[in-house]
Amino acid sequence: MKTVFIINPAAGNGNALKKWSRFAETIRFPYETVFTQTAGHAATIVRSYKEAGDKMLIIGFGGDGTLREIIAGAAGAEQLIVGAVAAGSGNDFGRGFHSFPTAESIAEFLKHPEAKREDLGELQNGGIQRFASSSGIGLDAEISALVNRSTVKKWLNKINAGKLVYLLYVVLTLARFKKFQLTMEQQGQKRVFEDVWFATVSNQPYFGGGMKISPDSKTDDGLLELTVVHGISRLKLLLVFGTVFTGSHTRFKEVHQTSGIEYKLTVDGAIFRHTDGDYAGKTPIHEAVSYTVSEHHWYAVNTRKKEESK
Ligand SMILES: Nc1ncnc2c1ncn2[C@@H]1O[C@H](COP(=O)(O)OP(=O)(O)OP(=O)(O)O)[C@@H](O)[C@H]1O
Repeated sequence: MKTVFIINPAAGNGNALKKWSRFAETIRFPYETVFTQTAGHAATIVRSYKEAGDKMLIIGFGGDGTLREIIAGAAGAEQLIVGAVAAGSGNDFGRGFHSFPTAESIAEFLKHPEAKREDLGELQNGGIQRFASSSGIGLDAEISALVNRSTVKKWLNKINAGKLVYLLYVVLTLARFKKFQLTMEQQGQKRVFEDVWFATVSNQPYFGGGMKISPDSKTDDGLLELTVVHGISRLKLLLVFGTVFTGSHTRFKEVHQTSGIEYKLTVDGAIFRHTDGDYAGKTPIHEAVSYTVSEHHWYAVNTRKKEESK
């Protein structure tokens, strides 16, 4: 099976390239490489593979943004199997889907390649924006947008203190964030949430670099889960934040969770939005945005049966 690595040199705060050089030395099977040039490039490359119609293993060497673009491009193509090698900063993709730890594990997979059909999240706001793991609005989206734009981040990354920037922006954004009103419509039923900090639509449990925001999410059940954190003081929010790594935040009454096939979300302000942790514009004011599972699926590396039989 033809194997292509799509490498995002900018992933992992620019460390992906070094990681790739080390990784490439351990590969003992034929492969091709493409290095992405800009945001959106990975999706364009994969769409061209889809049109060509060949059976391929496409391995995203990057973080969640790289994988989102690859999957958005591969959607609907059964002949394209998508895998990952984690080389980003957060790497939540590999927590919910499969990620290859070594070149040897890829070689092993190539002996009997099997695919698994997975759901793809979609939000409709004028055009369609797709997400593999999650899309959300509010505090978390604002923090990640500010961190990614930060010039302090580049400087601190050089001294390996990238996590400090994140913490700094959590504190700053938390202090000045204006909570918003969210109207959620699900199968004709409306519910209004006041004082919302953030709302996340999830296809898999993890977001934000290892936080188990949506413990019950499954990647192939045709459903998306909505988590709304609302009506909570700053202090208690920090407490909830501490519990999200284990998934036990769901026991707080201020954390609303639901499962469904579609949500229409309307907000009363221009709120930061993310798809898989990357800035995805701001929400329109008083205009419903719909979140659904796409009718186009994508096909992931499946090693489950082999792992179970060990
Ligand atoms: N050559 C490039 N230069 C700059 N940006 C790029 C390039 N190629 C791709 N990108 C963009 O870089 C963004 C960030 O990449 P990615 O999300 O994979 O890494 P990350 O942010 O370090 O990891 P994570 O999302 O797991 O935290 C992607 O959204 C992608 O569009």
